[in-house]
Amino acid sequence: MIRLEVMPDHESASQRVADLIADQVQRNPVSVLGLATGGTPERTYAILSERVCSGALSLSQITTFNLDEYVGLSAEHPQSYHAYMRRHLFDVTDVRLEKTHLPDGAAVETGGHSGSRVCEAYERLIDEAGGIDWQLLGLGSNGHIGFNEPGSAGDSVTRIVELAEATIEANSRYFDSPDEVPRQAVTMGIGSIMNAKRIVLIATGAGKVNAVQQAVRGPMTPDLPASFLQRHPDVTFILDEAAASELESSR
Ligand SMILES: N[C@@H]1[C@@H](O)[C@H](O)[C@@H](COP(=O)(O)O)O[C@@H]1O
Repeated sequence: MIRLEVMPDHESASQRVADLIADQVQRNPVSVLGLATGGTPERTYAILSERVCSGALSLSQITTFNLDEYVGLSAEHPQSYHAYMRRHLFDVTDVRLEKTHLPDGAAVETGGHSGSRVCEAYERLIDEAGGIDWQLLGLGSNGHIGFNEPGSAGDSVTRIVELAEATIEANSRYFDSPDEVPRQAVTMGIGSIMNAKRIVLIATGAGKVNAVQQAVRGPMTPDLPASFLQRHPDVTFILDEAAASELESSR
């Protein structure tokens, strides 16, 4: 059962997610957090960094694992998720960089065996850290979580995936042209995500209406990867009214 919290707007949804992360870290300062990228959580990270700067919160003991990274982008590339995380959280808070982890997309050579080594190493690191205590997710408008595109199996693990055309198009807003968006990514699998003890997904804006509706009320199916979250014992969707609008009418 997915718990739902509908907030008036993106700002209040971001505040709510920041509160939940702060609660988790205050209860367990050495928490292992699973983190997401994308436009949606940017404000959540800004709120957390304001709290760290004001002394209200410390993230200095957390360990983090990000969901995904583009294949072929170096950590220094401004649109890599490594760079995103440094910009929005790691470099502007007291998070210790050596306790942060993202898949090494730059180490994956197209067509080689390096991909499986990168993926296995990432799964192993998560295991060695004792698993993820608290996982943040965004939601693709086609229902993807991490970069688990439609067609992903419910028990999938960290692997190299081809990005869907819709995702390339959506993410091209961050690049100079759609041609520059990498075609592949390394992503934690749905099975890896489902191992987290607690999952919180944030989705805001009218563009997420269909994905939210199908994830919450539709059948569990690889066609809509977020629908697999229905079988997790502790998952909450934090939505704004725009993203939740179809849910209200389908009740
Ligand atoms: N890999 C990321 C996802 O983790 C993210 O949840 C999604 C939604 O992004 P946005 O929040 O910008 O809509 O897109 C990206 O492709």
